[in-house]
Amino acid sequence: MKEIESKHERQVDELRSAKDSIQRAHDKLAADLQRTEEQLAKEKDETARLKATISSQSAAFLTLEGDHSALKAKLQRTEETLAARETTIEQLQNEVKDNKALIAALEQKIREEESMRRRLHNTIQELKGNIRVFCRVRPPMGAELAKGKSVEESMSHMKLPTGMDGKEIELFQTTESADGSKSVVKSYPFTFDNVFPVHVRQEQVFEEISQLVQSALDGYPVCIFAYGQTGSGKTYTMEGPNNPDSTSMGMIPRAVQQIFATAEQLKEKGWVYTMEGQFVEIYNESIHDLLGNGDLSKKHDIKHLAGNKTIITDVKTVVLDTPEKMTSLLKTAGQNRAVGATLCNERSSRSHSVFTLRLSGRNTATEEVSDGVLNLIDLAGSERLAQSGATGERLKETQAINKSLASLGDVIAALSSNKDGHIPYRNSKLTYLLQNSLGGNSKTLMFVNISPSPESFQETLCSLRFATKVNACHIGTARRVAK
Ligand SMILES: Nc1ncnc2c1ncn2[C@@H]1O[C@H](COP(=O)(O)OP(=O)(O)OP(=O)(O)O)[C@@H](O)[C@H]1O
Repeated sequence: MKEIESKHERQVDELRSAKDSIQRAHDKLAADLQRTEEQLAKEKDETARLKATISSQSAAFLTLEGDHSALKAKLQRTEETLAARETTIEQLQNEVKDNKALIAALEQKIREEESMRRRLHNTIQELKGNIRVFCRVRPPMGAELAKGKSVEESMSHMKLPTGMDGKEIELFQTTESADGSKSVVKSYPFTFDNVFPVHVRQEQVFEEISQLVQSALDGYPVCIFAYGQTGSGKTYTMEGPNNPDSTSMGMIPRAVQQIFATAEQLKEKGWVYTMEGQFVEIYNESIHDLLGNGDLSKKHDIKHLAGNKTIITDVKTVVLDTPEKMTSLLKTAGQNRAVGATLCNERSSRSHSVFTLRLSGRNTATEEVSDGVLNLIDLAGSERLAQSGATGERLKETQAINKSLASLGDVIAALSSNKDGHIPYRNSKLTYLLQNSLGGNSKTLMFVNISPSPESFQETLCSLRFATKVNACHIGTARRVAK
């Protein structure tokens, strides 16, 4: 029994041990199963995520494929456009080549026509005469306008043209009878190249002289004088009133403006210009630099160099490369003259002012060179000695003025009558200074400025007589300084 019991117990133990090992195997399998299930769940998630990625990427792929086709089409169009443009460029290059040839031919033609224009312009100027005289009457002002009378009534002692193209002026000498009525005793008719009545504007006067300014650019020496008694409008004509504006500015600033504008146009024709300005006054036969530092004691000499060039020693020369420089040059000259005026009463009336503009042109295409000079001269008041009642310093001034004005008349007369003989340039500083700008090689214009006042009758008569003498002169053919 005991043996059976022990056998049974062994069997129970064996069974228990078998059960435990089965239990352990079961537990292990259960744990493995759980891990496998977890792994499976993860794999499922990963599969789902990968599926989503694949679906979104295939959508992106489709879009990219669409874009690619669009770009391909665009590239093809661009290539076509490029090809078309290359054809156009080739055509344009051919056209440019043709146009360059055309431009070169036209430029050549322009140069030839410019030379022709210069020749024709000069012929016209010669036909008009190398000395011309324009008479200008200034409007009556202030007390000159008799009370209640019109401009015409205040100037009944003279007959003037009504329009721009008149050439005649007539002065009437009258006597007044006891009852106050006036009767004409004598009339004095004069004829000039142009007579400007009082209402003529600066711009209209300039139109008449602009051709001469052109001649200076073309290489000729040109002199434009303003002659007349004090207060007759010489400075107004040449420079304008004090602080002039674009309407009232005178011949000097207008000439410079025209020169700048024309020089600009001439660039197209191959011409490059440089301009230099000088401004001096001749007072009591001494030269003063109006662009200098106001030192009136400085001595200046006139020198004539080879090639018809005249220089004045130690005077300031301003390169005029902008119109503004011209404005400041006139301002400096005005200030220097004002300094002189305080030292010597009414200095500007008692001195000649000479503005000289040198115009050097070079044609880069033809290598032609032209050297023109434009002198604009505001002469001293031409009052007669007897009338002026001057004594002392004033008498000396008046004598100097009269001498130099008479010398100017003599030089012009000698140039006209005595072509190969002696010309008395040395008789005055003014004529000596202008030696190379007066004469066979030059063009001269004289403004005779007239006061409208009946009180100035005698002075007006003298001025018109002097101008008539000048107008009767014919100076030989001008030669352009061109190399
Ligand atoms: N055409 C004109 N229109 C309007 N005003 C003028 C004209 N001409 C001259 N005047 C005026 O007359 C006055 C005298 O002129 P201006 O000073 O030019 O004379 P002038 O002959 O130069 O005298 P001076 O010999 O003293 O220098 C000035 O006030 C000027 O502004």
